[in-house]
Amino acid sequence: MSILVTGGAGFIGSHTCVELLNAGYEVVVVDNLYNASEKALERVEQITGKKVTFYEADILDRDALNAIFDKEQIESVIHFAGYKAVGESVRKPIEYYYNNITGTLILCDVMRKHNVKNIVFSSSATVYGDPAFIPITEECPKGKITNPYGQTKGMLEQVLTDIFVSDPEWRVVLLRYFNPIGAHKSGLIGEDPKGIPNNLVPYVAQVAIGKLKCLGVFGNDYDTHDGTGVRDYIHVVDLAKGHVAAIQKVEKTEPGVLIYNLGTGKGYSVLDVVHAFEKACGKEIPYEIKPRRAGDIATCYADPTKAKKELGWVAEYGIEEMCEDSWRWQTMNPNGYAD
Ligand SMILES: NC(=O)c1ccc[n+]([C@@H]2O[C@H](COP(=O)([O-])OP(=O)(O)OC[C@H]3O[C@@H](n4cnc5c(N)ncnc54)[C@H](O)[C@@H]3O)[C@@H](O)[C@H]2O)c1
Ligand SMILES: O=c1ccn([C@@H]2O[C@H](COP(=O)(O)OP(=O)(O)O[C@H]3O[C@H](CO)[C@@H](O)[C@H](O)[C@H]3O)[C@@H](O)[C@H]2O)c(=O)[nH]1
Repeated sequence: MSILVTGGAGFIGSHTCVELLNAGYEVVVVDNLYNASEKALERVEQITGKKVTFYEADILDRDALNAIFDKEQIESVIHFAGYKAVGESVRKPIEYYYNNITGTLILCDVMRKHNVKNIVFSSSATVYGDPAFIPITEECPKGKITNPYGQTKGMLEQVLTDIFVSDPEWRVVLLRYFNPIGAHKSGLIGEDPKGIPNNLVPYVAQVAIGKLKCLGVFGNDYDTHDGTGVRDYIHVVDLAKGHVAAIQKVEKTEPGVLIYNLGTGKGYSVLDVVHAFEKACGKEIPYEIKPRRAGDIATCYADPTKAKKELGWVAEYGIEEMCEDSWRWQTMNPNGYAD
């Protein structure tokens, strides 16, 4: 039996494939390579010495999905495939709702048809909006979401919950990620953003390597220890291991909907991250203070106690290793997978 990983050639997906293979699972990947390269999967095989079965296919393509489920013995699905750029989603709501929502509905319909009823879904801390309390537990009420990308996460959590209500044989795990950064220790796989990065650490890494001149820090007047935004950065390898823990949970739990925060429980400001990255790369990162970015909040970090208690999972890596590993990936692959 195999685990089907949608979006498995992407940033978090490729790292999760490594950890699944290391844990002894057979892995089948479906990815349309919209935001990924097949090279990532070749490197997953290089790291693990194991094979990945890859289908270049779109989750919107029902016939392609049916053929894959007919052919492969799928036990559970880890569903990463989707669009994820917050700013772009404001400009392209139709594309975002169509790809993320319709894609997931087609996937779930094909799963149902093939009697595959275990799904681990990539959700996000964004569903908490401006959180009602910090650190954020899973009981924290969902908040006001300010962009279509985030809306798709909130809606899909509801869709998957409703699917379980309609058919109590489903096992649904909603994983709410905080801010994944870092890369595999080998430097062979990592985050490969298209164009100018939207996220902090890929931007800082490109400043450090000289591709970009100066980091814009979005606001220094937040109510935080240095005025810049505080987030819970989590090493992508820790996040990937959280998915293996979720799959192991699915194998032994009763049907139902389980929700877990995947974060470290520690908050770092933008300037904390800049300084940690400077230490990792041995260079100064020039930055200037810019106005606040629309939709940003001051502080967001997890209480990861539930994942520890129920999944036996805790994040192991600290901010130093996250920055060192991001930097190794950046220096070994200055142009990402295009090198
Ligand atoms: N990176 C983050 O900060 C973050 C935070 C919270 C949640 N997430 C969620 O985690 C998941 C993975 O994120 P990531 O950072 O690895 O992003 P990514 O873009 O690297 O990975 C997504 C993958 O899905 C593929 N894809 C997109 N639409 C598809 C479709 N219709 N059919 C088949 N494949 C498709 C892309 O080619 C890509 O490989 C996403 O759902 C994202 O929204 C990411
Ligand atoms: O050039 C930049 C980019 C970011 N920031 C700041 O850095 C922090 C982190 O920003 P970013 O890396 O863009 O992450 P978030 O806005 O926290 O959102 C990420 O983390 C969420 C989960 O918490 C996911 O849902 C989103 O998809 C993902 O982009 C924030 O305070 C930003 O204002 C800057 O100052 N300058």
